[in-house]
This record gives sequence, C-alpha cells and structure tokens, in this order.
Amino acid sequence: MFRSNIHTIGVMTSGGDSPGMNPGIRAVVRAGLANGLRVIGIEDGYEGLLNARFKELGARDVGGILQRGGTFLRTARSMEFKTPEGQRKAIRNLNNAGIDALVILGGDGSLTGGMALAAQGVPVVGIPASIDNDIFGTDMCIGVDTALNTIVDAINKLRDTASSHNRAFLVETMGRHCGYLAVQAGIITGAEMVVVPEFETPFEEVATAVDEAYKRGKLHCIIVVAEGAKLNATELAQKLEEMKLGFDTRVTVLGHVQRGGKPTAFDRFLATRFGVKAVEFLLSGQTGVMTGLDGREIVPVPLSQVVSRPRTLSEEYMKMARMLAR
Ligand SMILES: Nc1ncnc2c1ncn2[C@@H]1O[C@H](COP(=O)(O)OP(=O)(O)O)[C@@H](O)[C@H]1O
Ligand SMILES: O=P(O)(O)OC[C@H]1O[C@](O)(COP(=O)(O)O)[C@@H](O)[C@@H]1O
Ligand SMILES: [Mg+2]
Repeated sequence: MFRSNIHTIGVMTSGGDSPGMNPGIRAVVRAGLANGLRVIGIEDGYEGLLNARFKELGARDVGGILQRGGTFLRTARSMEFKTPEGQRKAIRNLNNAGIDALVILGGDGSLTGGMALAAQGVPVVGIPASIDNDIFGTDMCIGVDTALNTIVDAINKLRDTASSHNRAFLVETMGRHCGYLAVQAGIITGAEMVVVPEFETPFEEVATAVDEAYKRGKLHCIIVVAEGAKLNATELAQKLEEMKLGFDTRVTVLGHVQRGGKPTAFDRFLATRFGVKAVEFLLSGQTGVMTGLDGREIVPVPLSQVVSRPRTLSEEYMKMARMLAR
C-alpha cells in the first residue's frame, strides 16, 4: 500500500474570489483532520505565501462558513509570485513552516502558479474555482452556478423594465476571454442574441436581431454580451443608437455582483466533493493534478494539461441560443 509522507498540508485561495471557495476550504480542512493531517491556512493567496501569512486551522475555524460567499482566507493577485525569485521564496516559506503539500483553490492563473510549484517538487492539488468556467479539464468550476443564478435574476428584472419601456438592453457578463456565462444566461433567459469572444458576430447581425425583434412586435430585446467580446456592450449600444432602430437602448454592466453571494446548493456540493477528493489525491500520491468534474465523477487531471489546453465553448449551445430566439 502507498504510504504518504505528507503530514501537514496548506490550503489557500487565489485569483478572483468565487462563491463556494469557503465550502471548499472547509472540506479540505475537515477531510485533512479526519485523515490525521495538520492543516495550515494560507491567507491572501500567493501574496500571503510570499509573506508567510500562515495560521493553523482546526475543525471549529471552518464552522459557519458553508453558506458564505467570498473566501475567509481572503485572496489576491500577486505579480511577485510570477517571478522565479518569488517562487523560490514561496518554497522556502513552505519548507520553514513544515508544510509538505498544498491545495490551491483558484482559476486558470492560480493553477498555472500551482503547476510552477509542482514542477519544482511541491506536491500540489488544484481545485478549479472561478466564475468564468474557462478551465480545461472540468465540466464546471466552483462559483459558476451561483454567478449564473445571479445573472439570471438580474436579467429577469431588467426584462421587466425593458418590456415596460419598449427598450433594448445590452447586458454585459463577466468571464474574461470566455463566453460561457453569456451563452448559458442567454439560453435560459430567452435573450434575443448572445455575443461572445469565441465566435465572430458581425455588428450587422446584432442590428438585424434588434430590428427584427421590434418588427415582430416584441416589447423588449435582451442582448447578452460577454465582457471579452470584440465589440463590448457599450460600443454595441452606441452603434445601435446611431441606427435609430425601434427600441431605445440601455446598457447594464453586471460587474462584480456576479462574483459575490451565498453559494448555491450545486456549488456547495461541488466544492465539498472537490475538497475531499483533493485530500484523497494528495494522500494517494496523485499530485500535480487538478480535481476535475467529468460527468458525475471527480477525476485527477494533470495540471500540465489544464494549463496548456484551451477550454472550448460549445457551438451547439450558441446555435441553440440563436434558434430559440424568435
Ligand atoms: N503564468 C503564471 N505563473 C505563475 N503564477 C501565475 C501565473 N499566472 C498567474 N499566476 C498567479 O496566480 C494569481 C492569480 O491568477 P489570476 O489569473 O489573476 O486569477 P485566477 O487564478 O482566478 O485565474 C496571479 O496573481 C499570480 O500570482
Ligand atoms: O476583480 P478584478 O481584478 O477587476 O478582475 C475582473 C475579472 O475577474 C473575474 O471576475 C474572475 O476571473 P478569475 O477567476 O480569472 O480571477 C473575471 O470574470 C473578470 O474579468
Ligand atoms: Mg482566470
């Protein structure tokens, strides 16, 4: 049987916060303790790793956080960690504190950082946590479901105003270079059009969708635009206004409201499963991997694949959004 030489693990959150990080930390801590490990919380992501902001976590320290958005360990983006000197300092701090292995909850950038540490001999397991759902190797990241529900609530409300005033609303969703949130939200709110970075949408197509919705007698027109799209929501609105189509035009940039809030049941459960599996992977010697959701299973996905392969957006869902918007 494989005998682990891991006695103390560190857990940290990094990059943009996402709802479900807290349940993920809780699961890592409690699964670690259940397996006889010491668990050290690292505050402020890689920034805290570089400054040795470490605190030992017991079972009670992670009580009452399941339902809280954000991350009680806090998170950060760190330029210094990207440098070889920064990474050397991080490894020295881990060694000094007797931390044998790391669980990192974060997005693509954080997992790239985890890969760098793994390449230098640190046992690492990554947990995908980002509202963007832009990570290769997992069907879903922690936080996506909650963000999507927030977007849907917002669009439902905007639709009330859009129909009451006969307006076209351009709603900008987050996601960096990934249109996942926009497409899913477009389908489930019945948006007239979805614009994403992954597929080219000529402006004329957007204008035609707005014009046709007006001519068909629709009271409103909702266009969901991913933040990374070639023409952003504000630019599209300006161009549409110039065309003097039937609807008045307004823009709503949803922004950081999409990142906060209490995690949905789905996100809590996914985060919990990922956390438990992360500890299991570390103890069975499966390191340099990410916990990935593959259908119903949680599987180890090599970080080398995670960071080198782009996640593709389903063309089928784009077509579905377009077909159903009539
Ligand atoms: N190529 C990289 N090499 C090493 N560390 C990285 C790299 N990219 C990102 N990181 C670290 O991960 C942090 C979070 O990454 P970021 O892309 O901002 O968020 P996320 O992990 O949510 O995608 C960065 O601030 C940096 O410290
Ligand atoms: O909060 P910030 O630093 O302004 O960053 C905004 C970015 O963070 C996100 O909300 C989340 O991205 P990450 O998970 O990569 O951190 C993106 O959707 C958005 O582009
Ligand atoms: Mg990211």
